[in-house]
Amino acid sequence: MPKLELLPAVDVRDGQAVRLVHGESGTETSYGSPLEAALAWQRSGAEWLHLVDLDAAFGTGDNRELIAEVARAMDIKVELSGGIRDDASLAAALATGCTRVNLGTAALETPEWVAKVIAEHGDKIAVGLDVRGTTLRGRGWTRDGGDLYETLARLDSEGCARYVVTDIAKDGTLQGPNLELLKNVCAATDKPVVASGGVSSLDDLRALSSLVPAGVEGAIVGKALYAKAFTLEEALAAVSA
Ligand SMILES: O=C(O)c1ccccc1N[C@@H]1O[C@H](COP(=O)(O)O)[C@@H](O)[C@H]1O
Repeated sequence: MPKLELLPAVDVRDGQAVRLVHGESGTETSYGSPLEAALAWQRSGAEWLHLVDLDAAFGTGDNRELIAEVARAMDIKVELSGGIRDDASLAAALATGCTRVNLGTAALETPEWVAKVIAEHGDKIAVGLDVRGTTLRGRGWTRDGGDLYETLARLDSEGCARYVVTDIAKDGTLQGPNLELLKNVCAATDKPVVASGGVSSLDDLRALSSLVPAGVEGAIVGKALYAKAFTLEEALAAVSA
């Protein structure tokens, strides 16, 4: 059975690597240089980096040049997200050489464009399903954007290759992932799911590993690594066991 992929996160706000609580602007804890953080995860054995331009997601500017610098410095796979909502921002994201991009708001607000880029770029496109309960949230998670399962069915019918599912209520809280939500999403789609939000312990990673047969392909880990709840080396060992 394939092992759970781990994607350490580097979220960038105002040029700094930060973690938020519930994705709320103003709750930032800063962790310094995004490039240093990304290189540290790479040195620790990461195979993936989840790299987010939070300013672009919130609409408070962007960190596009810095994000491109980080993505280009990586020898590992990069999943890039935040503010990718039109042809220009998608082209800039793909030009960094990232492995795939993760679209959030666009999937809620410009579904025709998302269907078009899914058809053009295949598995280089993932869609982030960022939810409170079963209601999707866009624009920095500040606006409602429809029903999770209706949107999932639409995206499935358009050939979306992969979903990144975030329980906003768990994100940045170290309260454990929402396993029920992940099971329900996996039951509703045949496509792989990357879990995001709430990972707090190696046991959480083992619980997510138990969902690999159901369709959970990977897990984004943020706060737990920055707060040193465990090391990335320990996390990688836990999902290999
Ligand atoms: O990751 C976060 O903590 C986060 C918080 C608030 C908003 C967005 C966040 N993350 C990422 O942003 C993209 C969505 O960006 P957009 O809507 O496409 O502009 C989403 O995929 C999350 O990965």
